[in-house]
Amino acid sequence: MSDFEARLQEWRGLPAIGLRLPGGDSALIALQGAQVLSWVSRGQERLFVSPQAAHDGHTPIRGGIPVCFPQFNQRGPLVKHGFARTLAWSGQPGDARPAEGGGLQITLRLEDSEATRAVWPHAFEALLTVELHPGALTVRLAVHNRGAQDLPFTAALHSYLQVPGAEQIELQGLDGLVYWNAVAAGAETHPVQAGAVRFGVETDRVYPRAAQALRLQTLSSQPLLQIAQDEAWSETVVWNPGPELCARLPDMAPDSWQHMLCVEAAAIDAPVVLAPGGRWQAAQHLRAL
Ligand SMILES: O=P(O)(O)OC[C@H]1O[C@H](O)[C@H](O)[C@@H](O)[C@@H]1O
Repeated sequence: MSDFEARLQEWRGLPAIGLRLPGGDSALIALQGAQVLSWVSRGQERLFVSPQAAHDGHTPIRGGIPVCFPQFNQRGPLVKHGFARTLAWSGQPGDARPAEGGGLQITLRLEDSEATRAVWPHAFEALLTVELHPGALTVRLAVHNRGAQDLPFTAALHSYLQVPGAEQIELQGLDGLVYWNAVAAGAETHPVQAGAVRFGVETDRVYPRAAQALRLQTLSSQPLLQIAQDEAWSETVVWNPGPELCARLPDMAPDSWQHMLCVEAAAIDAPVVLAPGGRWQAAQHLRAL
């Protein structure tokens, strides 16, 4: 009998699928939004979920890995970050399959419905594949245009990484890149990143994808995570609300900003446009260090 396990679980009353490897690594994926809500590797939770996250089955869940699709943020007419994170995706534990290298993977699916066509007139299939490996997690979004017109979209895997203190960490690998500073408030809107990114105040930035993987570590150089993204994710968004914005977010605790950092694999500056029948896919790869 195998010790690989995929089973139906609950997360704060919502249906979710739990994956577990023989070595103990595990992941939990809510059907709402196909949102990964937990990734435990080497006995440690690697993702952040707010203690005040909504769990009513339709409000966005603050934490884990929200799938922003078919619109990132407010860059279009749809609800912020698109409808995918608020809808129920389909999938069941029996869909789990072995993945190369001793892993376990599962794919959840979202298709167009009357509700999606009412706000977005496209026939599509979106697939979210979660691959759990010893020490690593890969999350892949695939989109298929099943309609007769071009399908344009923007998207992101909005990963909330758990950190031991936002002011005690740094993100390496973005040095030298020109980024868009969304909270410039009088400062330069397109500065060049100098060295590692550090946190403590509201940080909301869009970087072009770095050629190499990013590395999250403590200021005393204790390694935490390696974060990589496929080329089709053309940007990386780095977000931490800092103390002031965090205090205004109803689904965060006042100190939540200390415990999380979003490093998001994104395709947002130029929309992806799929011709009829076209397919697109891209993954984010997280590795515990
Ligand atoms: O509060 P949400 O709708 O989940 O968005 C949370 C954040 O997502 C991204 O990181 C954006 O760059 C931020 O501007 C936004 O505040």
